[in-house]
Amino acid sequence: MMEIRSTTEQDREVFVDTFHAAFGRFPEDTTEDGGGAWWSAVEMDRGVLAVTADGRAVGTAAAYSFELTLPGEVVVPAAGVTVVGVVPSHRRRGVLTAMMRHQLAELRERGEFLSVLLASEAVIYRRFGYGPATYTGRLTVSRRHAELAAPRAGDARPDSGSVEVLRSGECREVLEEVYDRYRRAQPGAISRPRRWWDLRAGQPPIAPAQRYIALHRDADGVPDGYASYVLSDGVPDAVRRTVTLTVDETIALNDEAFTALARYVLGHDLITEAVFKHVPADHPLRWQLADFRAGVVGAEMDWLWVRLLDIPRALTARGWFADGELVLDVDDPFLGEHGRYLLTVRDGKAECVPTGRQPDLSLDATDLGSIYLGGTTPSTLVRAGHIRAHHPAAATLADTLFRTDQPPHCLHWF
Ligand SMILES: CC(=O)SCCNC(=O)CCNC(=O)[C@H](O)C(C)(C)COP(=O)(O)OP(=O)(O)OC[C@H]1O[C@@H](n2cnc3c(N)ncnc32)[C@H](O)[C@@H]1OP(=O)(O)O
Repeated sequence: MMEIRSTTEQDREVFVDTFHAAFGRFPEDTTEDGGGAWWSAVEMDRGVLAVTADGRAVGTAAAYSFELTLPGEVVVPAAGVTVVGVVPSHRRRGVLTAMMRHQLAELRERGEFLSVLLASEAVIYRRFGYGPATYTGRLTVSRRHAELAAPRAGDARPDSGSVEVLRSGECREVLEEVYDRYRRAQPGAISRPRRWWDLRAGQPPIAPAQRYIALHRDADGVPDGYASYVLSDGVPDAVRRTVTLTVDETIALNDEAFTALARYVLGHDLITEAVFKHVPADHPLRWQLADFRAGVVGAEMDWLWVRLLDIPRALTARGWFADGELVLDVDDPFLGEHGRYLLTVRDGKAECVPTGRQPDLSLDATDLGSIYLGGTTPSTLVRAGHIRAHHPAAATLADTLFRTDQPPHCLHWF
């Protein structure tokens, strides 16, 4: 018999040990700079441990207390599911399934209505009601073709701000402040609790600690964006042909700041290419390049997965951008639940109540998670054969209703 139980601070050591065994890695050396500290971010009062009848811990899961920005710049609490692992000897026996069931019940008991995660493999979490909701990619720009075209719009003005180069360790508070302003206005973005900045600002524990920061200030000297980056070793020569400047994240509160930071990055000597991580395929930077093909989009993938734990609460929490009515018939096979809801949107706000009316769409919790932030259109999932549209106009109606003013985006790693 397997016991699934909630953890306390006393379990931290066994929890970390079990998680490392699940990933086949040894614990970090706590004496190294920053090493081990990463684990201090795990909230042990939100952990789950799977323990065998003879007392061996074989599975872990936990959740961070994040805030998530919804369409309409609404900031709500969201559980960030993390450190999920089952030791290899005990896999495919339902341990994860039991932990997910325990965790979802616990989140509901706490009154949470949304949980999110980053999936190590895309085949794991759909069965638990999570749907991919934001996507990411990277833009690789060859330095030799990196010229930015002059803007053609009559009102485009040259950047009147400035860029300063700092070390990540010396400007933490400024970064924290800029990131916080950015994420509150960006649907799909997640808060970074203060201690995350001590823990290398959301970088995976295996990432190198040091980063350069290009900090942008507006004409009044107020910081309004930054790019955190590192160069690969060496100079481009006959032996080492590729030297890459990798930008982990570009956080900009406005387009001018983003453009100035991109110009700064692309102006670097002694590199052959710049990689902008977390720059989606439709980003304006591609259009700013004089040579459109100088920017190559790659590593496109899902990023944030979303699960709704309370459908009416989640649907009424987000902002809406078109009036209308839609009846959604939602199945939640993992939790064994089913509900039919009338969603009515007026002036940016929604009401969502149980109804007996004929549905416009039938979908499951996974699909609702995918369309919730506006990053996936309902009609895409109708065409994929996952959502059922009950009449010809239903998909278009749902697309119009779920559409958002800005596409959701998340670049926080956890
Ligand atoms: C948010 C995060 O933390 S992401 C990190 C996830 N963790 C990892 O990737 C670490 C390495 N992997 C593991 O530890 C484990 O394989 C886990 C946690 C992914 C799965 O744990 P298990 O206890 O084996 O899962 P469980 O037995 O409950 O599986 C449930 C179902 O999912 C399927 N499944 C689970 N994991 C996988 C997978 N990686 N690939 C394919 N199918 C999977 C199982 O086959 C099973 O299907 P079924 O219901 O049709 O029989």
